[in-house]
Amino acid sequence: MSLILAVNAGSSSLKISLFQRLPREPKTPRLLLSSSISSISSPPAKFTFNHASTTPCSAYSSSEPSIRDHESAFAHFLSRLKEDATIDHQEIQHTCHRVVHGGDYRDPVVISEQSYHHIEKLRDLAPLHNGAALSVIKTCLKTLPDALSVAFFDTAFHKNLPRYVSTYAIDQKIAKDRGLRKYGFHGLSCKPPPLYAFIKRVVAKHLHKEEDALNIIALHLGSGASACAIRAGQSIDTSMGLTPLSGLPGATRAGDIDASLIFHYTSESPSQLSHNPAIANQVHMTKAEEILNSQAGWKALTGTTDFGEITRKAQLSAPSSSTLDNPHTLAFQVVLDRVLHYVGAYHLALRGKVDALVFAGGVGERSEELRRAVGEAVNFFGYSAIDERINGVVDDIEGIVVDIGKYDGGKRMLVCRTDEQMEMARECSLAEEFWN
Ligand SMILES: Nc1ncnc2c1ncn2[C@@H]1O[C@H](COP(=O)(O)OP(=O)(O)O)[C@@H](O)[C@H]1O
Ligand SMILES: CC(=O)OP(=O)(O)O
Ligand SMILES: [Mg+2]
Repeated sequence: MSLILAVNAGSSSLKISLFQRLPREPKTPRLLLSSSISSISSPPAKFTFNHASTTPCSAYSSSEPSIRDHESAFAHFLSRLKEDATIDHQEIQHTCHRVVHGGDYRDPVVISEQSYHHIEKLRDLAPLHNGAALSVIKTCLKTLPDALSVAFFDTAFHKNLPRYVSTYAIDQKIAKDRGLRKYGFHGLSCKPPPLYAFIKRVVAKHLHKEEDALNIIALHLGSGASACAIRAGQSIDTSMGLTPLSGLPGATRAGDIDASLIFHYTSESPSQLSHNPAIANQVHMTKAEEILNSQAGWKALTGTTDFGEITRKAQLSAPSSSTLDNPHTLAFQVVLDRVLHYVGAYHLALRGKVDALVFAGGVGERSEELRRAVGEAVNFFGYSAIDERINGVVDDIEGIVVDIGKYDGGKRMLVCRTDEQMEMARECSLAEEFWN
């Protein structure tokens, strides 16, 4: 058997799927098993293991207080793989790794000393991600030495962003020398046609459109949240930037702020820092990153990373100054406000020609409340009203893409169950050069 292990190191989770490559159908690798470890950043982590290939499919989940990070999460998975699944590790020929920041890499790369160091150098530009992915890659190199490790990059889908979109209004020499530009993330992409590659491919199929004719606004809302405007199948703007910090707030990320805020947040005022630039460079940059990446977001507003808990505790009627005193209501409205900001901007970027608004990611796929609120707000753009009989039971509906709008001729509202592991496995399976 030719097996492909696909590993997706998200900021709060590790999702792993094992596929079998079928040489006659390389486009559709067969899912054998999948596993996920969620809440890694707010323990105890939750572990699930699903044998897709047994009938009936068998699954279990457990709470795992010993999992502290992505490395221990992956080690736990490997031990379960050995004990619970009769898989011979030797049969794993390829491991695919989602690496969030690829810098200038435009295509997937085989892990070598050189590519490993390239990814390591970008660690600071994806502080919640690249280091985590590297810890898993390192374990794979050690425990599966005969398998080829291939890295797939979130940034690749956005490689053709218009220059005026990717350019920050700063000194262009410094920007060029240091690679300071908008990269964009969540775009797990491979060779053309390049996710947002996964979303694009399955939504085009669902809407019976060619991928290169597809215009959508995709909202990938999870612990890390971003929006993307896709015109004719290409990313033309996205809300994350140089790092996955900017744009929408996430579970522990601030999203867009006034860049000066951080100096006022910390105890040293800007005037004190200017007397001692060394402190500004060495201490406060890292402190600022830590605050904005790990001590912010809806967790900072409410104390929980779980957006489901936020919607359960929020008052979801029209906000008023008294309901906004409830921190859960406030957090919900902050997220909604920022999402609508980008949805509005991207309608303009697409000149109103939008086939569908697509919700994906842990929050996008599970929060009927957020979808309802977004749906009500965008209705005047010509979207179909949300069909509440479907919006409330999306989890129970099979299929990768679910229509949540009424069929009344308006623009479509869709939920797409993203599967970054499948996207990597598919591209790996299709790439002849990885198999010869
Ligand atoms: N029932 C739910 N309703 C709303 N949000 C949820 C629900 N269950 C999980 N989530 C959110 O999904 C997020 C995880 O999203 P996911 O995309 O899987 O993670 P990652 O960003 O690590 O890849 C968690 O931060 C949690 O807030
Ligand atoms: C890029 C990013 O933020 O990814 P995730 O949502 O998986 O943390
Ligand atoms: Mg993710």
